[in-house]
Amino acid sequence: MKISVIGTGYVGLVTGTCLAETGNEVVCVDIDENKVQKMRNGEVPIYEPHLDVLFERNIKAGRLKFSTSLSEGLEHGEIIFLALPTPDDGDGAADLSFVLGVSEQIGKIIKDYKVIVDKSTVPVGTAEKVQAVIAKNAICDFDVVSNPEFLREGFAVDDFLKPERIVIGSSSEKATELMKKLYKPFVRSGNPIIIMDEKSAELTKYAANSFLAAKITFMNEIANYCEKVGADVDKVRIGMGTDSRIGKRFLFPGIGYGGSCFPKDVKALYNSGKESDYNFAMLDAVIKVNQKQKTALIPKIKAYFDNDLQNKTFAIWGLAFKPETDDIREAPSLYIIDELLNNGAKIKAFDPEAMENVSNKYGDKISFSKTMYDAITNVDALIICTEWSIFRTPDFEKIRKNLKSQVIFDGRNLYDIQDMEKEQLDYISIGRSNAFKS
Ligand SMILES: NC(=O)c1ccc[n+]([C@@H]2O[C@H](COP(=O)([O-])OP(=O)(O)OC[C@H]3O[C@@H](n4cnc5c(N)ncnc54)[C@H](O)[C@@H]3O)[C@@H](O)[C@H]2O)c1
Ligand SMILES: O=c1ccn([C@@H]2O[C@H](COP(=O)(O)OP(=O)(O)O[C@H]3O[C@H](CO)[C@@H](O)[C@H](O)[C@H]3O)[C@@H](O)[C@H]2O)c(=O)[nH]1
Repeated sequence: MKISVIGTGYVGLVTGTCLAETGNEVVCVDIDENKVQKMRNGEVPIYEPHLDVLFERNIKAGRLKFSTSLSEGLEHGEIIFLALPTPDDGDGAADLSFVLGVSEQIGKIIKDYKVIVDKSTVPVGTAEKVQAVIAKNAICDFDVVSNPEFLREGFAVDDFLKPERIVIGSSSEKATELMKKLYKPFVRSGNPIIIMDEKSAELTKYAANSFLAAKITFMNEIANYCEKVGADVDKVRIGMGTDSRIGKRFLFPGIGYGGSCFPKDVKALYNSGKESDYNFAMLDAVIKVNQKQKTALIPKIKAYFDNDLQNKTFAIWGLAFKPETDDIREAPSLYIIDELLNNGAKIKAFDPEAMENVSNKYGDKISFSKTMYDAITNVDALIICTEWSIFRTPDFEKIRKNLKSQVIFDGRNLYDIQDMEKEQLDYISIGRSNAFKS
């Protein structure tokens, strides 16, 4: 089939590449000329494991092409995916200007039947809006379908190729049949393609993300309470998670959820509720608790250093909002960096993939190290913000020799308390009675 993808970010590029992998002819359109030039030169503009192999293979096979021209994309594809940004508009609502702006253009350009598929995360009722905006100018038939994306960064290729489910919101039989045909190769294991109306599909995405964000937030509150009463959240987590009704996943406490999705999506659903005169009281609490959780390590750091961080230097391991990505959108590390800088501290940071993005934001306000061990030379203490695998079994002797104060502040609970006692390091993490004083 001939497919076009408008917007070639984390979702658009993975969608385009994976659809080319199953034999479709794909044109990816992006407004960013630099990015398109890079991709034409064979360069993947983001870090996403396993994407490079598929990307290269499908470009070579001539099935994956890139363009800056929306007209070219619209002429090529029978199915047109919109994978455009829907960021926070500043007041917590989803900014639909990218989606509706491109839809307006689509109405003016298309000359024959197209299925316009909204893959961006959008509030209930957006498909109707897209339909109306295109219809204002369209001279041909078209259908609008809602097809929310559930991939996770870091696992995006795998999630796209082997989805647990595909949700399609459509009231057109013709469009539904085309979508089912397109996705058939991805559900051979028997996972379902779930067909529903557009509004329910749009809400499914927000409901799933908000539920997961709430699950994490609940555990963060349990962790904070554990610290008050001397319980160990990791033991509580395992005790709870073995109940199959609760499940083991997404129960890891830490310094809050970040990324390009949960923070903005929970806010957008809360905001949509308000517009319909519904108060999502629970989501309001999730947003507030998470905001505070991002800097949960700061009071612990201040307490350890008797409230004086002036001219102290901290190593930070991990900057990305989670491992296996270079994405720093709403990363807890950024909130911690801001707090440390505001308190007069200095920072030496290391991340396997996200240093360039952080450097673009902070310039020379913080320094970056080539390796995790370079980052700990001549610093007062170590802070861990992201659970990259390479941080899981470090050389503790090196850490002990380098840190001026023998302390690790761990926002991701990577190490066992007893091991840290053996290593004679003070270890301050989340939700564990752990302030072992060496
Ligand atoms: N990142 C994820 O893991 C993820 C997962 C599921 C759903 N989503 C949703 O998918 C949507 C896209 O997210 P993303 O993370 O891929 O965004 P992104 O910011 O990585 O990419 C968006 C791309 O769209 C391009 N763009 C902007 N305006 C354009 C225009 N007028 N024409 C063509 N291209 C244009 C940008 O240059 C950018 O390359 C959002 O609604 C997001 O909530 C994201
Ligand atoms: O037990 C956990 C699990 C996750 N997190 C944090 O939660 C955030 C989000 O993690 P994750 O869901 O793995 O990453 P995303 O790539 O943001 O994926 C989410 O957001 C996407 C965009 O909407 C959806 O498509 C995915 O299904 C959804 O998992 C990160 O900051 C994690 O550190 C925790 O703190 N504890």
